[in-house]
Amino acid sequence: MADLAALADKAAAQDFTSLPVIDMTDATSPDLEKRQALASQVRDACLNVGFFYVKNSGVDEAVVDQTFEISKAFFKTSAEVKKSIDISKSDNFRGYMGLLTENNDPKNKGDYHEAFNLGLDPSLMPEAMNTDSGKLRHSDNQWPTSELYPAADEFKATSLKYYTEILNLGKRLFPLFALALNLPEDFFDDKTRLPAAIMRLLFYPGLGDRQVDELMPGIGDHTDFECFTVLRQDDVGGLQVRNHAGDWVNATYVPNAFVINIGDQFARWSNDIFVSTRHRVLPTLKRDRYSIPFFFGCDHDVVMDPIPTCVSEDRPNRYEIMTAGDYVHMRLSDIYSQSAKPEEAAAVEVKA
Ligand SMILES: O=C(O)CCC(=O)C(=O)O
Ligand SMILES: [Fe+2]
Repeated sequence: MADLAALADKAAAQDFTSLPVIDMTDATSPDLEKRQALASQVRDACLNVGFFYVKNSGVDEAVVDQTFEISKAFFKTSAEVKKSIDISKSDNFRGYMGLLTENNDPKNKGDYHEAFNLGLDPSLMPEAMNTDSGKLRHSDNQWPTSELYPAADEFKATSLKYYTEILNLGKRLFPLFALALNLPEDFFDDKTRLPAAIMRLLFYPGLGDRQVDELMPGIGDHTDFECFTVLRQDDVGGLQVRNHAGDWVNATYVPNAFVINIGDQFARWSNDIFVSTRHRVLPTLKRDRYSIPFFFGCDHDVVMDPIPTCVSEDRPNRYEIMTAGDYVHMRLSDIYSQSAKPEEAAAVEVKA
């Protein structure tokens, strides 16, 4: 069995200059040895880099293509449609966020992207609604109406198809994370029953004739909040990952692959055996860029007592114990409380 603490210490002392690519074909193999071999690649990636690509993930590529199409169409639509589902109308972080309203790195003026956020939809799992005792809730999403937006039905149906595909990919990944942490493969099953996953459609407008403003990156330097993120990006590029030395490593476009990265919930829960790595999107995108992050957290009410294989006398627990939902709620509240209101964002001076 891998000595996780020793491997984590070794990982902290070395660095990475590229992101591993992992073929997931064996994730569903009936052969445990094959699944374990795959999990050991996942372990290397999660301890050393915190980021990896997955190929042959089993996700339906037609759904991915359709989702980029509905995303492009949505962000081209009128301000009236976007305003009708503005995030300020939600008490649960759902809906549309305009350009420069979000700011992941407070030293910047704002993040140069637009976003649409959705969570587990009542139509997918009605029994999940109103089950929460903590701060983060399962709730309705905000969808545009067909009166305002003729493509509304397709927008919702396709978004939810993508949500379901990635939820299922997440469920294929959790057993690998479990094996990577020397746990039984089903360790996370009863902790991921009512998926606490948030998905975002992101649009980063290309520079066009604008000048580059370093204080308006696509998305500022940050770590993610949940267990892990499953990101699909188009071929424009601009996503970068920071290594220990502080150098930025390009997370270039790999066709048909997802970028997976560990978030802070998993780093805390694993007592820093898994690393949550900083990343950003550059301010210099020539063309419009679209991406779709999906943040997979465990159930809101799971108490993040440190994972048993990740603590020992020599490596005592490093973090305050909270429920998974309260932790993510704290981080989301923090970021959205720093968000600009649409009129404030509109007043930010953009270099011509
Ligand atoms: O769009 C991307 O490539 C990265 C997005 C991201 O880091 C995030 O939404 O947390
Ligand atoms: Fe991120």
